[in-house]
Amino acid sequence: MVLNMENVSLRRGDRWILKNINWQIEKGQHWVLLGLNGSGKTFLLNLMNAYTFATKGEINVLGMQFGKTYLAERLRQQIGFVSSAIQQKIHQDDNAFQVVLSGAFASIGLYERPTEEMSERAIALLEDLGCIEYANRNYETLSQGERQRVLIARALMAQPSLLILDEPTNGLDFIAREKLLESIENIAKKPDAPTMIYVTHHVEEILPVFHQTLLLKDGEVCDSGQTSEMITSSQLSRFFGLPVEVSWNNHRPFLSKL
Ligand SMILES: Nc1ncnc2c1ncn2[C@@H]1O[C@H](COP(=O)(O)OP(=O)(O)OP(=O)(O)O)[C@@H](O)[C@H]1O
Repeated sequence: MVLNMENVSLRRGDRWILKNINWQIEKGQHWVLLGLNGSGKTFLLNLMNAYTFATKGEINVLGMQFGKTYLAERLRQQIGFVSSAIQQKIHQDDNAFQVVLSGAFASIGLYERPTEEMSERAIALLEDLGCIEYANRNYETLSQGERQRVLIARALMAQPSLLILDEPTNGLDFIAREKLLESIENIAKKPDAPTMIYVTHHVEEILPVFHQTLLLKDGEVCDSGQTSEMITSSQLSRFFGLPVEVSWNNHRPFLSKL
């Protein structure tokens, strides 16, 4: 099992931000975490990465039970995490190649000497993600779409068992978004792909490889299961609290307000 959350709740001040979350992720599954602004997605991800601790409940990630055997460092080496918070921490004057390479050490900058094998892997990932042509450019000179690709390549560098993509298409135009989604689909389809969690508030971004979906609403699991059963007009009308219609085109869902 990659993730097991049992009755997880989180309190901040006098407010319960997450309430009784139950979520089981098996190896090889790819999940979408769909939640509106303020639904608690960021807190849920911070729990998985052991940046925050649950007020109640049990969390087990990649066989490590929190509060018992887990070591934050060891855990984070096995989780690739792409988020805007990571984006801000990257050394802006490192070039794309160096940023990707630093993923091998689960560090932000390069403090250790990389091996020949690591350099080759970084180049292969830059090629896979379509960023080889700007490998020598400083991170600060890259567009938002280019940066996201570099960060995904960086996250894959340590061959993680779990890859979390937190709203990776933020700030991308339509073409950049679709190209990035295509790359994500290619990663997910590989036989040695990590288990992936794709976090978004846009239904249109749900790719066919993400067979499972969890709907998070006001800090609670509204429902979870097969994407085909979650992304329906009736489920999403209940989820959004207003009548919506889901239509499918090319195995991708599209949402409209009724
Ligand atoms: N210290 C705090 N005390 C009380 N409430 C808080 C605290 N910090 C955050 N919150 C609230 O917790 C809720 C969940 O926040 P979270 O950042 O996880 O949402 P999110 O789903 O990631 O939203 P977004 O998509 O906008 O990033 C929000 O309503 C936020 O206002």
